[in-house]
Amino acid sequence: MSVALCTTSHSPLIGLNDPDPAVRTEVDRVLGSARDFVQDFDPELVVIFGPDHYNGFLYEMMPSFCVGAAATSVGDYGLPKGPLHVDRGAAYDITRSALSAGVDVAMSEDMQVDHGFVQPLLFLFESISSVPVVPIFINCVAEPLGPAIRSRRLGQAVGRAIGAMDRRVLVVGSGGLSHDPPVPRLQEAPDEVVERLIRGRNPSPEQRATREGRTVAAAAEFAHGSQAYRALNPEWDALVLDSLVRGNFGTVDEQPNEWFVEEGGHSAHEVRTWIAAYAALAEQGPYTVRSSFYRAIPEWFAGFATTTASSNPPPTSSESK
Ligand SMILES: O=C(O)/C=C/c1cccc(O)c1O
Ligand SMILES: [Fe+2]
Repeated sequence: MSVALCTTSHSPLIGLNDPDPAVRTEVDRVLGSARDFVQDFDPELVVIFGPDHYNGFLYEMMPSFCVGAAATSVGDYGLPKGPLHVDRGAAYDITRSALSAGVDVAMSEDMQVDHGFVQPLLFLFESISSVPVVPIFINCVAEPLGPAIRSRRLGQAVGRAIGAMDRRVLVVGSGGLSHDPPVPRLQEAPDEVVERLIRGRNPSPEQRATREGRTVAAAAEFAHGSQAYRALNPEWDALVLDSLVRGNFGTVDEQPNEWFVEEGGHSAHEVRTWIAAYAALAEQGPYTVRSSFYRAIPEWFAGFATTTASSNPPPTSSESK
């Protein structure tokens, strides 16, 4: 068993509302280094914790967590559509491990995923089907949400399952950090949006284009200083990054849900995917963060961060004496 980690923000605005070319080049370089790190590690399985944005998980049936035993990308924001290469046996092993640890995960034999899963796969691999994966959905938008510490418990249970596998496993966390793009909220939405949040699976191409066009326009306004959206919060992002890379989970995941929203905006709950990924790595023992990047990028509506880490090698016999 050997475990490595990559956590990264995602943003469907990448390529659709880019910042200054120097910033884009910098992020491309960081993601290129993360890809090199992953290539060196050569994972045999990728366990990816990701959110959804009312594409695959709607209020018709909203679990807190769901393990995919088969999964398909919906192809939002022009991203590739089609099946992921899911390792079904590993998905069942992980589900059993989580359930016996008392973490009530749902499971799906037909999971639909959006940019929250697809983008990190494309950052790190040739295509969405290049590597065997187990996608694990964490609800980060559809209120009411459970406490953030449940994501740590999920990550620990997943960590135990992958620790028992005789394979090189990469864990990925996708989302965050501070950001508040215009993802609708059921309690505040007009009737037609409520209907979409409950039963709006598989929109027509026109419906999808309208919705995505609105987000691109909103990101352009935000980047030009519109006060209609909550500001990014680099100080909070630094605190979250520092806590997770040091393994001080409680500083973040023992906070009330309101704290995430007040400090980082509604979509800051996406750091739950990072909590789960770091908890899965921490379950293997001490780890070392290999790289950490952060930049607030309003054009992408994101406090954008990427980290890589891996378990420390076991001490040699002379070191352990
Ligand atoms: O359009 C959506 O549903 C979400 C867009 C978005 C924008 C910026 C950062 C993110 O994490 C997003 O999911
Ligand atoms: Fe997101």
